Amino acid sequence: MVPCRQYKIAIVQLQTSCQLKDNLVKIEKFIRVAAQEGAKLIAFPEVMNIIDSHTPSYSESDGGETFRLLSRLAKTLGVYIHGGSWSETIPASKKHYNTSYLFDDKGIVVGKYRKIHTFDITDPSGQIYRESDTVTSGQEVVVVETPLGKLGFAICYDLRFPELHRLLALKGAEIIFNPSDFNLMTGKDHWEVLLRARAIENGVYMIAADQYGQNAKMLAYGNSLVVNPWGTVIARAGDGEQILYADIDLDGLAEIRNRMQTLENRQSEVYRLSENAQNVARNTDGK
Ligand SMILES: NC(=O)CC(=O)C(=O)O
Repeated sequence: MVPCRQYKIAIVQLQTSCQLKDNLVKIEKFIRVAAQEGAKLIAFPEVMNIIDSHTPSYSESDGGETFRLLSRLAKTLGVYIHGGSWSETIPASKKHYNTSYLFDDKGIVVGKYRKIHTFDITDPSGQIYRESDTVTSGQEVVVVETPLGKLGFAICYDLRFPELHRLLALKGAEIIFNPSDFNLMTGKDHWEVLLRARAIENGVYMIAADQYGQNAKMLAYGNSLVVNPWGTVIARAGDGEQILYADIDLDGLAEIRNRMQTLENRQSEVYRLSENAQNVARNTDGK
């Protein structure tokens, strides 16, 4: 794909069930429609392929069924696809990660991110969530350079950690994905505020595809959003499953950054934010 500074993005809001096959059929339909409408990049929510209430009944390693479907469609339709997340299994260690994949327009994985902050909270109704019982935390901060801009990765609860987003911006991210299965109990008060804050603080687009409605885990908030680097919501989903479209303008982003200078005006003599040295080494090795 030739580099694009302005392009159309599609964000798919899903109500994923615990039936893998049904979900994959639906995902394929949404991708075909979005590509037909001219989207160059199509983004999905967290746990896009199956939602189970606790231990994943389906988890795949690289090259599994969901992976193959997205790779094939990205190549056939010539689009980038951000596979919001699914349960990734490491057969040797029996570990599970909550992992996002980015497929380029040739169907190759050009980005992979494992959710760092597991959702371990008690919500306002008293419901306890302990994602760390079944999911291992990722260890890498991931930004990839593509013809569609520099893309940074986060997943759902990661949104509450400004440090991660600042690191993504310092590593060059212009667009940050935050695929989610965001709880209605927290989302109604926090979702939009957090997304807009992360966008404003860092001068980035926030691309937030969310799950909608009752699923095996929780009542998901929906309200998938695209927020521009000024902090304005430029697209918002209504109720139910749907595709949202938004226009990305990387020249507009550069203009806002030139005026606001928040990344340059940090006082690194007074405070500093750094990645764990081991992880920096791993990233630069490209592993
Ligand atoms: N479900 C999540 O991981 C996050 C969430 O719902 C919240 O932070 O609130």
